[in-house]
Amino acid sequence: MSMLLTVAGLSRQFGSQPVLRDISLELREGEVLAVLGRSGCGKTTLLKILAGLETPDTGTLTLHGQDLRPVPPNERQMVYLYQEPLLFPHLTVFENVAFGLRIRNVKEPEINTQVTALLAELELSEHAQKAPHQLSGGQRQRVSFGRALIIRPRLLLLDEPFGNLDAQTRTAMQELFIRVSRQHQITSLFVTHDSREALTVGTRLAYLDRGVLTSFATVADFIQDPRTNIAAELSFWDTIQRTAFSA
Ligand SMILES: Nc1ncnc2c1ncn2[C@@H]1O[C@H](COP(=O)(O)OP(=O)(O)OP(=O)(O)O)[C@@H](O)[C@H]1O
Repeated sequence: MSMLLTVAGLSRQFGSQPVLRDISLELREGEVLAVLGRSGCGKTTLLKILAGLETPDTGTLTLHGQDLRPVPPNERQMVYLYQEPLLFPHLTVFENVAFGLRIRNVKEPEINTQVTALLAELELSEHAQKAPHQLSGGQRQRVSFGRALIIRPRLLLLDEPFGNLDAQTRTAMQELFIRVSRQHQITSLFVTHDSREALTVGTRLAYLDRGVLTSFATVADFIQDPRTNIAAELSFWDTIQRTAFSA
């Protein structure tokens, strides 16, 4: 697998507050880097810098070896997905997904083929003619995912994409995300404050704490880092179980 994204020595300060400190990371094609972090750790600032919506004070960013800094956001071939899906309210589900192909002047039969196939993959076929306001939150997030995938981005940036969904829908969306990412060989940086979600979707794991990024070589290293809180949670359930069965 070739290296897709390389970030080295990235820092960003707002006034006197350092928000990102000397961040380095590497992402190979097809990998999903799950970045776990609490509110205010700098996750959004990191994604905005990658997307070109914010500038770093220091550091280098390359995509396939190309320096990203002079590249404007619309030419970075990245898609940034937020918690709240951004959809055109006046367009149907089909047209929302087709949009990226229409503005690229793709021919009608090709649009039909591609959008129909993707809607089926995202379990949205029966909703194709609905407007966004007629969908549930999980369905809207799938449409937003479809809009991103149809243009075959080089990198997906996900900012708590399933944060607004109930636990069950969230689990279903994580499974769908994994399946579709593998199918399309999508590379992504997925930020979340949920350690279980990070472990579920990530092929690689990192922790962002007050602007400092720690990358873990193995899942075991991630679990053992006390900041992820997983070891504490496992011991909690273990104690509960032992107490329940010894009573
Ligand atoms: N444009 C800005 N000007 C000044 N301070 C900013 C700006 N953007 C972000 N910050 C500060 O930087 C810190 C990190 O912000 P960021 O949005 O990256 O956090 P986050 O990790 O995404 O948090 P959350 O999950 O709560 O959105 C915060 O303390 C925030 O107040």
